[in-house]
Amino acid sequence: MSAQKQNELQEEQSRVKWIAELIGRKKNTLEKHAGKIESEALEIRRTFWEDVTVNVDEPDDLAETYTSIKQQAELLSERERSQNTLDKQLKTLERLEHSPYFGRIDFHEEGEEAAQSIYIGIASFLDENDEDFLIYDWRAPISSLYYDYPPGPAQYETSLEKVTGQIELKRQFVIREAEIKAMFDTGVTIGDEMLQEVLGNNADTQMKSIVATIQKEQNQIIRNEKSNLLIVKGVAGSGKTSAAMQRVAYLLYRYRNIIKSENIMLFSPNPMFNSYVSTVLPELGEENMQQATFQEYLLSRLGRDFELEDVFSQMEYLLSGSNDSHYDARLESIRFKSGLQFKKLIDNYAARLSSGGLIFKNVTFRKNILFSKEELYDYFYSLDPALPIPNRIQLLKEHLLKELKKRARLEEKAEWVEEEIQFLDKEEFLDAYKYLQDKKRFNEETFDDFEREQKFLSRVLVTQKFKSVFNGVKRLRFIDRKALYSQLFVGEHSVDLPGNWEGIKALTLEELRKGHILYEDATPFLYLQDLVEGRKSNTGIRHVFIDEAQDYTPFQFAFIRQLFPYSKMTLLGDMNQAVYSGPTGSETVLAEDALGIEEKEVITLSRTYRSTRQIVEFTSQLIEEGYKIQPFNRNGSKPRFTLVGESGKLADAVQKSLKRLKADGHKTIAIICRTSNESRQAYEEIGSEIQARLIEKGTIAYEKGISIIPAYLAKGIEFDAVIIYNASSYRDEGERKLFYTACTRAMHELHLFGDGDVPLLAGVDPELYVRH
Ligand SMILES: Nc1ncnc2c1ncn2[C@@H]1O[C@H](COP(=O)(O)OP(=O)(O)OP(=O)(O)O)[C@@H](O)[C@H]1O
Repeated sequence: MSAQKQNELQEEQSRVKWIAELIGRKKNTLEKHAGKIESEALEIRRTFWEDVTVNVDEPDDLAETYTSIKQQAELLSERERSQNTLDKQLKTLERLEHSPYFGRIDFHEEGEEAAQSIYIGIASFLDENDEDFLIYDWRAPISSLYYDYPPGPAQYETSLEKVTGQIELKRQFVIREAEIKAMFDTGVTIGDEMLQEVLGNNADTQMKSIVATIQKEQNQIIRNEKSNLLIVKGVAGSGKTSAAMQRVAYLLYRYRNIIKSENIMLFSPNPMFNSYVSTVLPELGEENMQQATFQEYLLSRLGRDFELEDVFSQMEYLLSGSNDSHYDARLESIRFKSGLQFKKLIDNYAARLSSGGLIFKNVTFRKNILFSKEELYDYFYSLDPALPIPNRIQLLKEHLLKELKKRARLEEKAEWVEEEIQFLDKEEFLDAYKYLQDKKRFNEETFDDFEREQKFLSRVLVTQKFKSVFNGVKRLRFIDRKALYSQLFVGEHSVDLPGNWEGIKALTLEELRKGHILYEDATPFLYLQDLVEGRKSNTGIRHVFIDEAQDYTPFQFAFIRQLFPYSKMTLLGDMNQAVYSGPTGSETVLAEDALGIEEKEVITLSRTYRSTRQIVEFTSQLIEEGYKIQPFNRNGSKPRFTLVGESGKLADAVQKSLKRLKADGHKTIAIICRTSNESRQAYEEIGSEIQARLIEKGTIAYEKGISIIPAYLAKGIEFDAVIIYNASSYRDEGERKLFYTACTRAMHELHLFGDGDVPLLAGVDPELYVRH
């Protein structure tokens, strides 16, 4: 290191020490303050009832009591809020104390006399007078200079103006425990050295934040504010999920007075992925957004009444069910039901229902019909036909609730009531007594009055028994949803139907009859239900992220869009990993014109960071237009393909390779199989010997060690080393995307095994891998 560099390093190191001291001091002050607030809150809790005047004798006293309790509760919650804010600040300070910043730019703003040094970290930090920024939050407008420009002319935008100037220096740091471990001056946007350092590490069971090394094109995604619909198409390992996570953090900062973490929603591919990404935001000092899989949403709405197939079982069927006599019909059914043509068919059908055809259920009580389905039908269609269907359904509901009350009164005189009263056990009797007393219907003396007692008990009993009927009506269970959806497949339709419509119809009706809803039917089913009953929209969500968007059909996307009417959307995905649509050839929302005229901004990422150059060169040849993928220049060994003579030897060969991978220090190793059945088999064969963990669709946590996992569940996740258990089992072109997804999970090493030919390797240059 030159003397000048040495000096600079020393200067920077003393600044780090100075800042760490300031942070330490600030922490002390805050800790004292936090302690004071905590004891105040404790004291309020302890004396809560002492300070409240409780008097409920007269209505005035009651009002006073209420106000007094409210005041105390407000005092307490105000203290608790301050406590939370302080805790959050303290946690951020702790992180800053350890590593205050990762970047510096010297920016000479036009019109100013000298350049200003801007230090960038995960949060802002001001000097003791709260005047000057000693550290800028990476999300501050000025920090975008760091990500967007090399030294030279540069500009950034604030909400008021565009600021131009020159970047005179750009420096990156690795700081741990307030010690500078590395420092680079860089000529490019974000220097390669730092990335080499980060990417060369072992894979982690939790995703890491990338704020120190965000790339320019990723920054466009993270800071995008204009688009209502942002679509990110990025190759495997290009940082789509990472960009999504930092974008959430950015939005929480940029719109901190408007958007909170509970106003952001992420749809993720599976439960394990949820836990994989769950530490990124807390690491950045933010709370996690809401997270769900689309399956969880479907289940929450259909799971009570139907056996709902999940997307993973659908996938297993597609990969293993080709001997089934319905296989071709199912494929065609999935294809058709994923598209907007089917949505149009449902729209037309719903429009026809406005004048006739709705199907109702009898409203019954103790097996007797209270209101017949015909009565419901007639009432519904007697209402003003100009009213939308959901409004008329509401009117019908209100009518039924009113009538139900009358019926319940009449029922009190029924014979069964008298009988059941006699069989009330002591507890039920007491409950009824208490209920009536609470309602101030009588006092102890009058309860002895037999007739009144009977009358009141009948009322309580009937009310209790009618509760489920009332609830059923409130939840619109008088609509025969299943019959309504089934009817969709009968009769004439004005849209183009697929060739095997009859086969699709037979298959769908048969499953519905059994109370099953296939995955491809779940969204259309709910869509129709919402058209009839009124939309269930979530207005609190302001931003929806859909990761692995290639796995969503245009129909599903249209449905999600209307679920969140006030929400902006960010979709992230890769068509080459469209594993679900692979075998069926069905449309995905990421396809070129899937969204038609919808206004959108598309950003493409073609540089990939996850895997070594050797792995990327190999995997790029597995897909069309793979030559467009740009590897990050990180070296490793070439992928290896081992052909074993017979399938019995696969397990032996894999075990040998595992030993070596472990000896080489790889901490997360995946044995990726084609299906969950094949994973289970592999697990049975070698699982216990190699202490592997079998990952299934319900698995929640990603852990270190060896995982045996079906390819479609490995989506979005990465491992130090990947073993493709039997590459020969991926035979069909439709499985190419699955195979590609599996291979691209590897960061440092990729080993493939096969017990025969691997047709999907046919197009790969033999120079790019080692064959045994
Ligand atoms: N700017 C960056 N700096 C450091 N690491 C990065 C950067 N961008 C991406 N990475 C790393 O590259 C790997 C892949 O990133 P990520 O999982 O976000 O990609 P992806 O596009 O979602 O991948 P896939 O579609 O294959 O699941 C991760 O280890 C991530 O930390």
